Amino acid sequence: MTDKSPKIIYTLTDEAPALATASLLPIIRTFTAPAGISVETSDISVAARILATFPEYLSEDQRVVDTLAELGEMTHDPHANIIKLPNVSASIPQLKAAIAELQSQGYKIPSYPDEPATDAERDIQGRYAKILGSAVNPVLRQGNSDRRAPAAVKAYARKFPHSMGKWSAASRSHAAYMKGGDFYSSEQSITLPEETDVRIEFVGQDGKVEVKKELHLEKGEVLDSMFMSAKALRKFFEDTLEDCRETGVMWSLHVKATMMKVSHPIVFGHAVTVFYKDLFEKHGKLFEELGVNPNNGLSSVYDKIKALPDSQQEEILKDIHACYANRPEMAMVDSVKGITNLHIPSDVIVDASMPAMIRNSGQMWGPDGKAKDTKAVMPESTYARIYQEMINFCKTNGAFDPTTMGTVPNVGLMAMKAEEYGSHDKTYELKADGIMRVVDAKDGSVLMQHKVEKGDIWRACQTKDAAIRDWVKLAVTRSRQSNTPAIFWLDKERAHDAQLRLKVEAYLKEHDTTGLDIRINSYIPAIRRTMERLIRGKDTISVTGNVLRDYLTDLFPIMELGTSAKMLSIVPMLAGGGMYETGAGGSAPKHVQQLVEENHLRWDSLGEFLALAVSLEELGIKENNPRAKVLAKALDKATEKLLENNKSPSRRTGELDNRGSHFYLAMYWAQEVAAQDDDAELKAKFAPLAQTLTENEAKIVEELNAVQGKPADIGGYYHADPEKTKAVMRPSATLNAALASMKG
Ligand SMILES: NC(=O)C1=CN([C@@H]2O[C@H](COP(=O)(O)OP(=O)(O)OC[C@H]3O[C@@H](n4cnc5c(N)ncnc54)[C@H](OP(=O)(O)O)[C@@H]3O)[C@@H](O)[C@H]2O)C=CC1
Ligand SMILES: O=C(O)CCC(=O)C(=O)O
Ligand SMILES: [Mg+2]
Repeated sequence: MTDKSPKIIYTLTDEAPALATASLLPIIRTFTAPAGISVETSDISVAARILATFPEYLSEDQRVVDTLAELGEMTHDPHANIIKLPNVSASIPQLKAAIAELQSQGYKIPSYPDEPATDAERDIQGRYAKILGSAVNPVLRQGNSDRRAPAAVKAYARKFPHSMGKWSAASRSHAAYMKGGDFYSSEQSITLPEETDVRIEFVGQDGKVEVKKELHLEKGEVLDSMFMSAKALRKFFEDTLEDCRETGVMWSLHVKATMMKVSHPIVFGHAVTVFYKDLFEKHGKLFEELGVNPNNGLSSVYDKIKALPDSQQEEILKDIHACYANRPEMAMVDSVKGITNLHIPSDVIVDASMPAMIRNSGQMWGPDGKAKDTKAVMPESTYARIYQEMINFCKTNGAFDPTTMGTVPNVGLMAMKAEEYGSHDKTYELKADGIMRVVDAKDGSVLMQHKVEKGDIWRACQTKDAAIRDWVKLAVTRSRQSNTPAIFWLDKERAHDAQLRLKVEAYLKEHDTTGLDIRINSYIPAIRRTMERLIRGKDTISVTGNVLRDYLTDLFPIMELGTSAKMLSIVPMLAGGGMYETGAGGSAPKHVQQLVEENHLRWDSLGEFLALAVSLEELGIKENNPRAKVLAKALDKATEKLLENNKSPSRRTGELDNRGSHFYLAMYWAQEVAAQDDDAELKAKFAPLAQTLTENEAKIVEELNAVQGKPADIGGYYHADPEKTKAVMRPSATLNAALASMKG
C-alpha cells in the first residue's frame, strides 16, 4: 500500500451478516470519517465471486473485479487491516441457487454443468469449483488464529445466561465413529529434511503409473497422506443404522461438507446411498441417466426427477418413503417442511451442529418435531472422539453452567493453507484398485504409500514449517499475555501429530516460558483436563490444528456464551497485517428467513463490534494514529455498556433486533467519545450526536420496532438489491438524519 492514509477494509459477505452490514457500516463510517480513517468495502459474497469468474458472459456494466484475489494480495501487506465477516462456503445446491438467482436478474452466466460432456463444460465446472466450499478463508487467512471471549462478554454471559438443556446420566445419546478404515487409521506423515519436489502417483494393478500431481515442498514442511476406505465407510453407516433401528435411538450425520469441500461431500453421498439403499438399487440406472448426484444430498433426487412424467415421479416418491420403514428415525433439519439431515450437505455442519446438540441435552429434532436422544454419526474418528468425551462428561457432571464456567480460548494452526485447508487439490476419489504413493522426484524413492480400492478417498495435506513456528509463538504469547495455562492438543497415536510434537518441543525452546504452564497432551486427556478446569471456573487455552480450531471455537463458546458469534477472532497475519474476523460462527441462513417473513433480524453483531475495536486499536498502534485509539477505547466501553444494559438483539419479532442494537451501539459510542478528554476536537464533534441520540432514544427504538411483524422485501437472497436492503435495514428516519448531520 503506497497510500498512507489509514484504511480499514470491511468485507461484504452473504446472508445475515451482509444484511447487518447495511445498517452497521453507515454508523461505523460516521465515527471513523471525522477521525480521518476510511472504511472501504470488499465484496467477497458468493454472488460477487461468481460474477468475477465469468466476465465474458456479462455486459460491460455487469462486470465486477475479482475482489477476493485483490484482498488475498493485500494479506501480504504489513499495513493490511481487514474486518472479515463470515461468508457462505457454498455447497453445490447453494451455488446452483445463487446462479439461478443471478440469471433471473439478467446476468447471463452459464449454468452449473452437473455432468460436463465437452471441454467447454469441463472448463465451466472447473471455474465454478473454485467458488465452491471454503474458498475464501484459506485465501485470506494468511496467519494463525487467535479466538477468545473478551472479559465483558463472559461477564454478560454470567449475568444473562443462555438456556442450557439438562443432562441425564440415562441419556442414550452418543457419538459414533469408525474404528478402522478411516483417515485416522491410515495416516502417514513425514517432515522434509530438505526442500524437494514430489509426485503424487496412482499405480494401477497393471503397473501403469498415473501422475496425479507434482508438488514443491519446503525444507521442514510436514506432508501427510491418508485414505478412507469406501467399503469400511459404507459398512460403518449400515451398522450404525442397524444399531439405531434395533435400539430405537435416532440417527444423525455430522460432517463438514463446506470446509472439507472435496472429501466430505463424498462421505455424505455414501450416507445417502446407504440410508436409501433400496431406492438407489431399484432406480440406480435411471438416476445415473438423470444425473442424480447423491453427494448433493437427497435433494438431488427430488430435483432431477422433476423431468419425469408424474406417474414415474410418484413411484419414486413412494420408494423414498418405503425406505423409512426399514430405517431408524433420522434427525431433521426442518421437521415441518420434511427436510432431513440427508437433504443438503451444507445444512448440518459439524462444528455448529454438535455443540447445538450437546447444549440441547444431547438431543436433536425427529420427524415428529420432538427432541430425541441421538446417535451422532461422525465417520472420521480423529476428531469425533472429543464429542464423545464431552457427552460422557455431561452425563457424569450435568450440563455446563454458563454462570460459573471458565473459558477456553483457542490458538489454531491455519496459516499458509495448513493441514486440511490445503488438501482440496490433493484429494482423490479413486476410480480403480491400486496404490497411491508419494514419490521423491529427485531419486524416485517412495516416501509414503497406501494400498487402495476403487471408491476410496485418498488425500494429502501440507503444513509449512513457518506456519508451525508462528503458531507456537502465538500460543506462548497468548499464554503469557492472559496468564493462562495452554495445552497443545497433539495426539500421540496420530502420525501427523507425532511430527508436530517434535517441532513444538523444539520451537518452545525458542521462547521464554518460565512461569508458564504449557503442556502437550493427546486429545482425550486434553479435553478432560480442560473440562475439569472449566467447571471449576478455570480457563485453559487450547492450542490445536486447523480442524480442532474450527470445532473447538464453536464447541466451547456455544456452551459458554450460547453462540460463537460473541467471540473475538483475530488472525495476526504472517506478513504483519491483521485480519479481524467477526465471531467464529457462520452466516446463519435461518436469520434471513425470519427477516423476509417478519422483518426481524436476530443476528447479533457483537462479533463485528469486537473486531472493529481491535482493528481500530491495531491501526492506532501500527500507523501511530491516536484518533483510532480514542475511537477504539470508546467503542470498547460502548460495547460493555450495551452488554450490561442487555441491548443485544432478541430472537423474538417485535422486540429489539439487530438494527436496534446498532442504534444503542451508536448512542453509547457517541456518549463515550463525547465523554473522553484525550481528543478535544472529537469530543466536540460527537457531543451533539450523543445528545440527539440520547434525547431521541424512545422515538428511534419505536421507529425501528414498528416495521416488524410484516414481510420485508430485499429483492434477492444471494444478490439482494442494495437499495431495497438499505430501506429495510435503515428504517428509522430520526436515526438516519442524526447520522447524516455528522457529514460535512
Ligand atoms: N467464518 C466463516 O466464514 C464461516 C462461514 N460459515 C458458513 O455459514 C453458513 C452457515 O453455517 P452453520 O454451520 O449453520 O453456522 P451458523 O453459525 O451460521 O449457524 C449456527 C447457529 O448459530 C447461531 N448464530 C450464528 N451466528 C450468530 C449471530 N451473529 N447472532 C446470533 N446467532 C448466531 C444461530 O443460532 P440460533 O438458532 O440461536 O439463532 C445459527 O442458527 C455456511 O454457509 C457456512 O459455510 C460457517 C462458519 C464460519
Ligand atoms: O472455512 C469455512 O468453511 C468455515 C470455517 C469455520 O467454520 C471457522 O473458521 O470456524
Ligand atoms: Mg467454524
